Amino acid sequence: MTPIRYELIKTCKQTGARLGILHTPHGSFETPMFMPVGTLATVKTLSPEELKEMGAGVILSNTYHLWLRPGHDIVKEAGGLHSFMNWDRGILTDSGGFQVFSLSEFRRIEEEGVYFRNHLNGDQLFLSPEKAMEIQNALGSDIMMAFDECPPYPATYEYMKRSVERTSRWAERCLKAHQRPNEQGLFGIVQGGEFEDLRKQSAQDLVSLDFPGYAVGGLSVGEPKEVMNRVLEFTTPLLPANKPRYLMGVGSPDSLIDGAIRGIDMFDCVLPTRIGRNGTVMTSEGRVVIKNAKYARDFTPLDPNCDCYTCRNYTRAYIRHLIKCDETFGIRLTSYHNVYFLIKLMEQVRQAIREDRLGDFREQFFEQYGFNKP
Ligand SMILES: CNc1nc2c(CC[C@H]3O[C@@H](OC)[C@@H]4OC(C)(C)O[C@@H]43)c3nc(N)[nH]c(=O)c3cc2[nH]1
Repeated sequence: MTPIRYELIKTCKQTGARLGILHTPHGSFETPMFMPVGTLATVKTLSPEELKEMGAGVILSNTYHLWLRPGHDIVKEAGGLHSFMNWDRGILTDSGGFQVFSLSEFRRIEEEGVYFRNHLNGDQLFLSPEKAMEIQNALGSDIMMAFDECPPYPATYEYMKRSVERTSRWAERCLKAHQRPNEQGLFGIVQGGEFEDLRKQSAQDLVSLDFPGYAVGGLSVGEPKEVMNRVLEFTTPLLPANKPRYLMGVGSPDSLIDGAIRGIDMFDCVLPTRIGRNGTVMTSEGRVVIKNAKYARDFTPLDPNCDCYTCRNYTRAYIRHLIKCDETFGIRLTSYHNVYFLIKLMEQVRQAIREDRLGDFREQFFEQYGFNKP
């Protein structure tokens, strides 16, 4: 019995977006959902209580980072990641594939796995499907990701074809190395870049292995949004309707809406806490860069249409002052608002799906936020 089950509630008549429930060993959560990123076992500056009060259901953490620091053996001794970080809802861990390709300059990809340098001290490291599974089993995440190669963008057809075939072989090795399939779900990651036939090959390879869920990888790596949307249009239909679909590393408000419209159920991205740390916030009327002098005497909330803790209690002038003075409380307030904003955006998306009007919602949101016309 797989511990991860997707329940399709309804499909939006206007767009084809899906309203669903993701059932995990640590609770059930509505989709489409945004998953805050907690790479080093914390969603930067926010407490588990704050994440719960916002409505976060599943958060992300990462094999590569936790393997290096503090070491997956220490997390295992703590009883796993849930007890180590005091989070009793869902946890998804990425397999480390992406970080190996994004963090370390030197790396050599072989059939058995990837040789690379520890980005902290330069030591030689080796990560393989089996090692990635050993680490994720130790972390005890509810959802583990298969060890894959996220190819650079752009990549040649030949390179992409070889990479897809190796990623499919690695996925099979991950399944074989899975120690607790009844307690932890394992998602396959579809690759293939912008090549429709390679996406089809990757999807078919993975679907034949019958994973409890699937991720669309290899996107949000610098390609234009039109390319991402086109790839989704011909990739999500290849995935089983009764399994969850996770678009990795996405993203900005417009990409979340456009991904949901194309059948995606789960999203993650570091954006809300990353831009929050330099004082940039997402609001219903577009981005606000709070350090701008025009906010020095602006005693209104970050977002007039937001009811979050930050917007109910503090003004732009005060938050600008804190950010300018490098006061830690400042980035807590901006990070809180940004994560809240994306979680609430997905609530609005789910409501629009319930009422078969996600297309109308997209128009109104894009207009108000200032995204260029579709
Ligand atoms: C930003 N764009 C983007 N991110 C991607 C990821 C990584 C997703 C993980 O990396 C971090 O986002 C940078 C997040 O914080 C942690 C916790 C590290 O996990 C998240 C991917 N991961 C794998 N395994 N395979 C992929 O094809 C892939 C594609 C991506 N595109």
